[in-house]
Amino acid sequence: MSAPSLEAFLASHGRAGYRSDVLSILAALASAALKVNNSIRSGKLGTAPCGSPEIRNADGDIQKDLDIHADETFLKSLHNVPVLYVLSEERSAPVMLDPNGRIALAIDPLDGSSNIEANVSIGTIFSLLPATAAAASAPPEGVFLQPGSAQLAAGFFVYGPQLLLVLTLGKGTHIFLFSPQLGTFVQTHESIRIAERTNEFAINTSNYRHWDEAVRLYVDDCLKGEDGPRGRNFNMRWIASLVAEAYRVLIRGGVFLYPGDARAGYGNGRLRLVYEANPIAMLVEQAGGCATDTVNRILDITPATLHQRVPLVFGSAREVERVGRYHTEPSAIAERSPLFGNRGLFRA
Ligand SMILES: O=P(O)(O)OC[C@H]1O[C@](O)(COP(=O)(O)O)[C@@H](O)[C@@H]1O
Ligand SMILES: [Mg+2]
Ligand SMILES: [Mg+2]
Repeated sequence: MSAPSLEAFLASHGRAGYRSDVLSILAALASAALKVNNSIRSGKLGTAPCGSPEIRNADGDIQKDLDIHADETFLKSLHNVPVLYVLSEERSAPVMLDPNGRIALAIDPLDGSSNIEANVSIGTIFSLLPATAAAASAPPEGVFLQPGSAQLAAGFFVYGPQLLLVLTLGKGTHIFLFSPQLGTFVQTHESIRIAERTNEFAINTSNYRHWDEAVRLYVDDCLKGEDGPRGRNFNMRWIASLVAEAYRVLIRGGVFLYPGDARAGYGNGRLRLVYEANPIAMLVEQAGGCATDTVNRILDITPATLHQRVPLVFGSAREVERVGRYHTEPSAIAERSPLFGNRGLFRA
């Protein structure tokens, strides 16, 4: 039997009562992603900051042409689908689309902006939340300030060597590849599982001096390899593109960390809860992994503001739990010294 197309998959999956709405929204997102992918491939956009370097988004990041183009392309694609509000990284306030819509969409239209000119994989991350009928007359913030556990669906597109969609509707995490021959996305992986044990970690080590002690000790122990308390060697990756890192973790395991640090404005790291951490956390959990803010489950956090940042650790379940123990068992860490380098608590 040939692999199902995205449309066929959507027609038979998803939460009852929302299925046809989700199907039409995802079809619209897929067609917008194809347009953004074509713009990237044509090479005309994105190598320069948009206009002047002074143009920044709600979170203070410089907006590039491709950030704006992706934002506008996704927004335009949603005009005939049942989306009540859209919250975009590139806009400070949500935009109302269909007052009768029952779904709210949070989106990072272009993730990994710093990689555009380097021709490294970038992507689009999205989260679908249920919106009650009353939400249309209430302030738009409310619908986005639900914990990530309320998400109906979450996913991301990767604009890389392949155009991919990674998607969950709440039962497993599935991967679809765009087929130029068929003109649609075709399923390549069903209910992918993240490897439980990992020898690979991803963190921007240029921030080492800004991290708290728990994060430093965790990374130190990985770096000590087979001579250290972990008793085995670790590999390291940092692409600076969340979609590319998440895809790698889903495919071959590993752990990703963007913790809070001491730099001004980075107390909660760099990644945004509503349209980055929540969708990635749902995808990771649906693939058998874990996602935390170093200690607490991401999907349990109730956002306080639309663009709030959150420390993010996700990946192989045992490794994410281990990162948590470095934070919650400081007495064990305090007892450490070179003499205790191979103590049992952290070994494995
Ligand atoms: O440049 P840093 O500090 O390593 O941060 C990289 C992180 O920032 C991001 O680019 C933030 O996303 P945006 O590009 O959407 O702002 C992530 O994709 C990536 O994980
Ligand atoms: Mg992003
Ligand atoms: Mg972005």
